[in-house]
Amino acid sequence: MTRTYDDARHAFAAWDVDAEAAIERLATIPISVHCWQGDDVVGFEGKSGTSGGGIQATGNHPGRARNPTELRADLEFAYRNIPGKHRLNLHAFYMDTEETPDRDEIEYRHFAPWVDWAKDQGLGLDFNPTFFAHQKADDNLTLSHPDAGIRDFWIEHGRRTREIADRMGAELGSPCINNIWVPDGYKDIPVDRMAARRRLEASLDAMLAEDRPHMRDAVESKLFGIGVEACTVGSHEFYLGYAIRRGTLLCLDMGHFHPTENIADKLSAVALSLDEILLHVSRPMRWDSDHVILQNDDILQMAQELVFADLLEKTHIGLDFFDATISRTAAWVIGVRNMQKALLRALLLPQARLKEVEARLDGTARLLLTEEARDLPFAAVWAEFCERQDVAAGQPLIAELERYQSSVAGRG
Ligand SMILES: C[C@H](O)[C@H](O)[C@@H](O)C(=O)CO
Ligand SMILES: [Mn+2]
Repeated sequence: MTRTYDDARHAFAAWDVDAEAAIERLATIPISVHCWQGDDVVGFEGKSGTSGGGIQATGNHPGRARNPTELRADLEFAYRNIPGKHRLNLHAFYMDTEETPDRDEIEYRHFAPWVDWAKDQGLGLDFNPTFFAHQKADDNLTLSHPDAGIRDFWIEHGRRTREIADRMGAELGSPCINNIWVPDGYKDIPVDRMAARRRLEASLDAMLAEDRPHMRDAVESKLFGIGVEACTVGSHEFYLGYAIRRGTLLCLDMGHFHPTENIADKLSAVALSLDEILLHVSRPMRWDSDHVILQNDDILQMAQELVFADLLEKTHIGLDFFDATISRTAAWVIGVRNMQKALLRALLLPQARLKEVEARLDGTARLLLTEEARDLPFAAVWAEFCERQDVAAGQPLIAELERYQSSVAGRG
C-alpha cells in the first residue's frame, strides 16, 4: 500500500466511505467488451449486403483487425491493460471458420475457437445475432418483414444464435447474454405500424420458443436510425412491454434515445418491472454516433444509479461504441477504464449521508455534499486498484498504448 493511497483512504474514511470496500467491489464487476470496436463492425464473413443497419463506423485509422487472429491479439493486449476480469461480447458475423455458412446455417463449431480462447483467457462470452450487413436485410426489415420467407430466414438465424449462446454459456460456466437488435423500420411514415409490430412480436416468439438454460435473451430498442427515420418497429415501448411480458432482459443503449433523455433515470423505473437489465454504454453525439465513452455526467450518473439503487447484481454492463479515427485498442482500454472509473467514483460517494439528507428534503446539503465529495482524492484509489490488479496507469499506460498501436499500424 502506497503512502498516497493510505492518505486517501483516511480522507475517504473521514466521510464515512470505505475505500478498501470500494476497491474490492470494483474488482468483482465484469464489463462485456464489444468485439466490434476492433474492426469497425465489418465482421469476418467475407460477404455482406449493402445494409449497415444504419450503424456506421467512420474513419480509417491504421491497424484494423482483419481476421480472428488479429482481433484476438488486439483484445489480449486491451485486457492486459484493463484491471479486473471481464467478458467478450461477440457478434454472429465474427465466426472463425474456413467454411462460409449463411446466417441461417451457423453452428457452434464456427465459433468454437472463440470459446477455446475465452477459456484460456478466463473470460466470459456474450453473443448477438447479426441482423444487418446481409442482402436479406437490405429493405431495413428482418424479423418484421412482410415476406414470410425473409422472416423465417432471420428467425432461423436467431434460433441458431440462441443454441450457440447456450453452448457458450455451458462451456464457460457463466450464462451468455444473447442480445437481439434488429434494424427494422421505415424511412418514411408507414400506414400500418401495428402489422409490423405484430410481425416482430410473432417472430421473436418463434425465435425464443426453445428453453435454453445457459443463456439469457435481451432485446434492444432504438429511437431511429439512418434510413429508418420515420419509424423503428422495435421501439422502447415495444421492447419494454415485450421484455416484461416474456421475461427477457431489456437492453438500454445510451445512444438509442432522444439526446435530451437521461438514461440513468430509466434504470430504477424499468428495474421495478424486470429481473435483469443489459446496458450498452455509449456516447451519442447529436445522434447515435457511438463515440468512445468519457467520464462525463451521463456515464457518472449511470454508474451512480447502478450503485445507489443497488442494481449492480441485476445489470449486465456492456459497451457499444466504435471509433475508426483513433487507435482501436486504445479506444477499448480508455472506454472500459472510464466505465470502471465511473463505478469507482460512485462506490466512493458518501451514499448513506446523501440519501439521508435527501430523505429530509435538504437540497442544500445534498448539493454541498455532492460537490465537496468531488474533491476527494479519487485518483489515488484508482492508482491503488490498478497496482493491485497489476496493470499500468498514467504515463506508462500511454507509452504501452502508443507502442502497441505502432506495432499494428502496418496492417494493410
Ligand atoms: C453492433 C451492435 O449490435 C449494434 O451497435 C447495436 O447494439 C446497436 O446499438 C445498433 O445501433
Ligand atoms: Mn447497442
